[in-house]
Parts: sequence; structure tokens; C-alpha cells
Amino acid sequence: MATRAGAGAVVAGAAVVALLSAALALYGPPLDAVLRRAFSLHKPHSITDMENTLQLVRNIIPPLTTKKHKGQDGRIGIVGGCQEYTGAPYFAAISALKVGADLSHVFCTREAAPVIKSYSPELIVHPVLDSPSAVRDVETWLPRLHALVVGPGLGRDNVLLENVKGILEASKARDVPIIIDADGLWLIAQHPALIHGYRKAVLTPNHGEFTRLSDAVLRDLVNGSDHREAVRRLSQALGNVTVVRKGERDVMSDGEHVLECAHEGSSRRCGGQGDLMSGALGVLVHWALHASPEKTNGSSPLLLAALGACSLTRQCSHQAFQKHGRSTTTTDMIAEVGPAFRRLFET
Ligand SMILES: NC(=O)C1=CN([C@@H]2O[C@H](COP(=O)(O)OP(=O)(O)OC[C@H]3O[C@@H](n4cnc5c(N)ncnc54)[C@H](O)[C@@H]3O)[C@@H](O)[C@H]2O)[C@@H](O)CC1
Ligand SMILES: Nc1ncnc2c1ncn2[C@@H]1O[C@H](COP(=O)(O)OP(=O)(O)OP(=O)(O)O)[C@@H](O)[C@H]1O
Ligand SMILES: [Mg+2]
Repeated sequence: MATRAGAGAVVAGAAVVALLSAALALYGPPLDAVLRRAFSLHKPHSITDMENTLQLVRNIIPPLTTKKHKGQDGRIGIVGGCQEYTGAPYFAAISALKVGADLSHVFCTREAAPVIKSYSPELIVHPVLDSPSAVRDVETWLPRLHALVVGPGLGRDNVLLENVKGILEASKARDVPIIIDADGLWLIAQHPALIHGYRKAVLTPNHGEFTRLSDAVLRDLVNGSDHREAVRRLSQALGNVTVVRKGERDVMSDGEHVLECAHEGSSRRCGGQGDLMSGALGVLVHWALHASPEKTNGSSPLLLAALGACSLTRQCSHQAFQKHGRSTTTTDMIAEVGPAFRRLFET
């Protein structure tokens, strides 16, 4: 049998191709052309490889059965939401539900709470983040959460950031998977030790956030055009936390393996798409970590989850853009989560 690392490398390389094969089935352009455009690969992979690896992402998705109780498919927490930003935590939280989580909690400031509640009756909203007891208040909920998404709409207020430091420490102590995005990454750029070496963390920087993190963490510069190496180096420097750099291609690494996703999305760059991605990732990380090792077949569960979330977000973008063109907004993309999920993972 192949070693875990060896199997992971093969699977990881094939995984990117595999997901694209789903798109091939949908849109039908010539196979080689689509693969070249979508993923850069070091060596060709067979269709069988692709199908096998697509199956790995599909494998982590829990079956819908009549035997479960509410909560089993995911209880996700979002830490964010302040005076300026109420949309971002909403986008992340509702996306988690639309992907398939059962419960979505938002931990935000007191004044953001009624606003976020008014967007959706489906979210559970805790107005605790600016309270002196914020860390204890969130800690009470941690045993009931499967993953925490920290940062969408958090803002950069020092009191809130101090509270988030405590929430991160409490989450690590309980082994809760953590996705860090947006202003959560601002905090990590200032205090990388907060997340260093925590193997259940995924960071999801956009272009600017990646630059800030690299400047803070990497001593010597990496060739700016080599995104794969830059992401791998950042992950390594952070003690192998998984890093997903969003962009024209999404590049993700656990410091060892590197995946790329260039699944067709759209040219629309409205705000909130990253929030959708981080919420979706919260659920997929929970599912991936709970999948049995035979299901992930030696690949990193976090990388499989990241690849799933990136592909799904881009598929939502693609479908929404086909309907709405330049007027596409993140709300239109969220309406596509169900159909996009089915097309990618359930066909
Ligand atoms: N509807 C909402 O509530 C949204 C809130 N968001 C939140 O907004 C917060 C900030 O995240 P962003 O990703 O927008 O980060 P930034 O506020 O750093 O960047 C926003 C935009 O301004 C540009 N920019 C930044 N500094 C600049 C400068 N000095 N001169 C010129 N341009 C500059 C950036 O390139 C980017 O296009 C986060 O909490 C995030 O989650 C976003 O997620 C978007 C949606
Ligand atoms: N140039 C691009 N071409 C295609 N897709 C892109 C491009 N840039 C980003 N994306 C996709 O858009 C999604 C969000 O990435 P983006 O870099 O906009 O995040 P963000 O800035 O954090 O978003 P947010 O506004 O939610 O904070 C990701 O799924 C990414 O794959
Ligand atoms: Mg963002």
C-alpha cells in the first residue's frame, strides 16, 4: 500500500482534475482544453483517476437519511459582525446552512445582532462579541459547535480583536476546527503564534490578505509569480496550517501538497464571495474530518474540503453570472448553492 504522504500527493493532484471532470460533463468542451485551462498538473492523469478522486470529495458528504437528528450534519459558528459589517457574517452563516449544515450561529457585537437577525430567521445570533464576558460566552457554545469561521465582518476594533484572541485559544484547547478569513487574518498577521502549528486550521486569504500574511511571517521573499510555492511556504512557516489563497486560481496547501482550483467561475468580483466560501468551508471541514479514513483514502481532509468549497463557490458564481451578468451579487450566488452543489457533487 502507498504511504499516506505518497497516496496524498497522488490523490491531491488528481483531485483537482477530478472536480473538473464534473464540469466537463456539464459543459462538454474538449477534455484536454478544459483540463489545461482549469488545473496545472505536473503529469497527465487518466479519466479513471479523475473519477476516483472526485469520489473522494463526494465521499465526505454525509448521506441524507431518516435516521439522524438535528445537528448531526453540522453546527457551525461564525465569529464576526460589527457596526460596519453585517453582510459578511450573514453570507457566511447562510451559506453554511445552504450547503447542508443544520444550525448556524453568529457571534457578533450587540448592535450588529438585530440587523443580522432581520436578514434571516434561520440564523441563531448571539450579541456577545463586544461584551466583557465575550470569551466565556462563546466558550459555553464551543462544545456544541463542529467548526468556527472567524473573521467575516469582524472589523479591526482592538477590543473585539482581543476577545477573538481568547476565543481562538479556547477553540484550540477544545480541538474545534477553525477557518480564519477576512479581519481574522488581520489578527493572525499581527500574532501568527495564535494559529501556528494548529493542524485543524484553514486560512482563506484574498490577494491583499495573503500579501500581508507573507510579509509578516516569511523572512525572505518568494518569487511573486510562483503562487504554488508561495502558498506552500506560507503554510510551512505557519506550522503546516492549511492555506487557501483565493484568486484567478485558488491555490491551497498544507505545506506539503499543493492543489489548484481554476474551476470556471465568472469575472464578477462583487464583495461577499469570499464570505460564501468561508461559510461553505466550515461545513465541508466538519464533514471531511468526520469522514472515515477509507473515504479520504490518505488525502488531507482539509485540502479536500478546501477544494470542495473553492469549486462550489466558483460554480455558484458561474451559474449566477449566466442569469444576472454584471448585476450579479453574492445574494444571487447564494441562491445557486443548492443547484451548484447538486451539479458538482451529486450528479
Ligand atoms: N457586505 C459586507 O458586509 C461585506 C463585508 N466585508 C468585510 O469587510 C471587511 C474588510 O475586508 P475587505 O476584504 O473588504 O478588505 P479591505 O477593507 O482591506 O479591502 C477592501 C477593498 O479596498 C481596497 N483597499 C484596501 N486598502 C486600500 C488602500 N489603502 N487604498 C486603496 N484601496 C484599498 C482593497 O484592495 C479592496 O479592494 C472584512 O470584515 C470583510 O469580511 C467583505 O467580506 C465584503 C462584504
Ligand atoms: N480573478 C478571479 N477569477 C475567478 N475567480 C476569482 C478571481 N478572484 C477571486 N475569485 C473567486 O472569488 C471567490 C472570492 O475570492 P475573493 O478574492 O473575491 O475573496 P474576498 O476578497 O475575501 O471576498 P469578500 O468580498 O467576501 O471578502 C473565490 O471563490 C475565488 O475563487
Ligand atoms: Mg474576504
